[in-house]
Amino acid sequence: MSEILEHIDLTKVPQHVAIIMDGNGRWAKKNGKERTFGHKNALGAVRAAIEACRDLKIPYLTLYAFSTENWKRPKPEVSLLMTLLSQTIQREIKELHENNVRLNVIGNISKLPNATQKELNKGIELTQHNTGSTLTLALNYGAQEEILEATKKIASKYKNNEIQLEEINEELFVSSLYTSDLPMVDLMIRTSGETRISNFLLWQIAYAELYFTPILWPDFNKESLYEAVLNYQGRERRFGKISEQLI
Ligand SMILES: CC(C)=CCC/C(C)=C/CC/C(C)=C/CC/C(C)=C\CC/C(C)=C\CC/C(C)=C\CC/C(C)=C\CC/C(C)=C\CC/C(C)=C\CC/C(C)=C\CC/C(C)=C\COP(=O)(O)OP(=O)(O)O
Ligand SMILES: O=P(O)(O)OP(=O)(O)O
Ligand SMILES: [Mg+2]
Repeated sequence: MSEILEHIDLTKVPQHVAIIMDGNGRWAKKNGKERTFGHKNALGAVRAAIEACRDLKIPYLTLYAFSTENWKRPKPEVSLLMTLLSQTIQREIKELHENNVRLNVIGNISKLPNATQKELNKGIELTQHNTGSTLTLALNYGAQEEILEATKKIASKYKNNEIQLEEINEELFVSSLYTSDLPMVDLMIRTSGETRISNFLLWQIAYAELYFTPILWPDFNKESLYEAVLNYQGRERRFGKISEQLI
């Protein structure tokens, strides 16, 4: 058994972990290869992260796989990512389903290539009633766009007299986000040494613990996730209170 795992308190694991899987391009360059070689070698780390969540009984994992800004990358890189996505779902969905995992997506997937959308929708439909854990992929996702969309939904309800001004509260706002059926994020991890959020889950990380590691995504493994959770457990989450009030 892993040495780090022995130090983790399984009764106090984060319920929702979100990961910015960054550093594939730099990993490839370091190995003298094209950026896309990094993406192809990123899937082992995705598997490791999912398996580590299973080991720790973390019920919600959200992975930042493609941002609204990532369309600005060179065309061949974008195409490779889309193809990799359909192929991976095709190959892995059965195992996820057998393990009672629900596949979920956040972001505007109507802009993805048709073939990719088709695979995604098939996977979502197949696993929609699974109750074990939820794997959410953020695809063509941007937190600013999500917040704007939520605002528009609420404004249109108000305009149609479906709600009063006083009814616009935190609860209504949360239920209008892409993440309406997910809990707030407890732990956000970013690999590759960058210490920014890059338009990922802005509302949902209001009280998340942030964890940055220099590891490049293809080198991320189960131990890396255990390490992040152990670090999380060493922190005091005060939610605005003072230490003495938490006992
Ligand atoms: C909670 C939970 C799920 C618990 C588990 C429960 C359980 C019981 C599990 C047991 C089951 C089990 C044994 C599982 C094993 C795993 C399994 C069945 C399958 C294998 C896993 C696997 C490979 C896939 C599963 C998911 C799936 C079907 C598909 C998803 C694949 C995926 C995530 C992506 C595919 C292609 C793609 C779009 C990306 C590939 C590369 C990658 C991973 C990341 C690159 C991301 C990127 C382009 C940029 C970095 C991040 C980002 C999006 C933005 C910010 O960074 P950026 O650099 O742009 O910012 P700056 O400009 O620097 O600011
Ligand atoms: O994971 P990516 O594609 O964002 O790689 P990098 O940040 O190294 O350019
Ligand atoms: Mg990057």
